[in-house]
Amino acid sequence: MTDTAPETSGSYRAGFLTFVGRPNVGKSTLTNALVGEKIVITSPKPQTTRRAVRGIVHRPDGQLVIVDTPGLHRPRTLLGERLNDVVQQTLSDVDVIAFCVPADEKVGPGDRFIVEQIGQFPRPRRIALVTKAETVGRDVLAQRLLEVDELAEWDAVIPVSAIEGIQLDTLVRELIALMPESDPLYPADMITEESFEQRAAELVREAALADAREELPHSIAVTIDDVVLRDDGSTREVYANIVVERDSQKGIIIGRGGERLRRIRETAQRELDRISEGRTILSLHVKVAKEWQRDPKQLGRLGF
Ligand SMILES: Nc1nc2c(ncn2[C@@H]2O[C@H](COP(=O)(O)OP(=O)(O)OP(=O)(O)O)[C@@H](O)[C@H]2O)c(=O)[nH]1
Repeated sequence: MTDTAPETSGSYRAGFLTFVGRPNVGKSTLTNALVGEKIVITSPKPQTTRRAVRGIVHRPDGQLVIVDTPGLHRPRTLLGERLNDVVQQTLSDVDVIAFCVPADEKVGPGDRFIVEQIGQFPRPRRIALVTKAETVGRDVLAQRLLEVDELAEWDAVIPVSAIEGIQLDTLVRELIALMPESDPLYPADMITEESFEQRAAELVREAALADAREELPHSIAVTIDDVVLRDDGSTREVYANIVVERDSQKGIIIGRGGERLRRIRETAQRELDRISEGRTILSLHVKVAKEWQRDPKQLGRLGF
């Protein structure tokens, strides 16, 4: 043996994983809880997630790269089709698929549809998670675990709560154990591949969604025109657009006397301050891009 022999990585494991499940089962919340910072926006309104965002979880013995997918559903618009393409691509690439079912809802046809879909990708290992575990009693949880167990062959079935932080360490341990032996895939201080601009746009979209009425969520996109660093070297001015599909929606977003827009701005500003090192000053502008979800050119411009 010589002094220059490379240190063996021992049992260090690293790989990619994705959470799948019906809309609103808590996939994004779980991603953020595991990464320890808001990487993916969440919302009580279904189908909030639009892009494959990576969050990276670091442990001494391994690394998990989480790819957040938009969810499997039958496409009704061009946006829907593009989102499904992202999902298909993701599912064939990852090392582990973690299928999620919420503890507070019975397993149903929507879950079976997704299990069938992931069955078409034989390469990844598969585990099942019962999310929002803290919302039900022991009996219901046990029942749910049984229902999930019967759906397919899983490497593990684990109840978790992202909000209460229940079983998250167990989950990370199980996931790392399923990953291939590998050197780290990302530097130790990196928790996402998203740029500041991308994260800023998502935080504005989250704030707008939180305040939107039922008919609006799918019509909202956010773009960033510019981020300007002031001479003080620490204050950033962020110029963002909230893009909607119709003039009437523009009115809704702005609200009476600009009140709703002001609220959106304040909420997004608070979140931006949390992810920035210095101060940020957010300017919001509302724009109409007619029927952007069906228009290939507009979709391209909005980054889909
Ligand atoms: N009580 C409870 N609620 C949770 C938990 N995890 C997520 N939620 C809530 O469930 C809702 C949906 O969470 P998301 O993380 O956005 O769900 P998602 O599966 O990513 O949703 P899509 O983006 O629509 O696919 C939000 O209101 C969360 O606060 C949990 O552990 N406990």
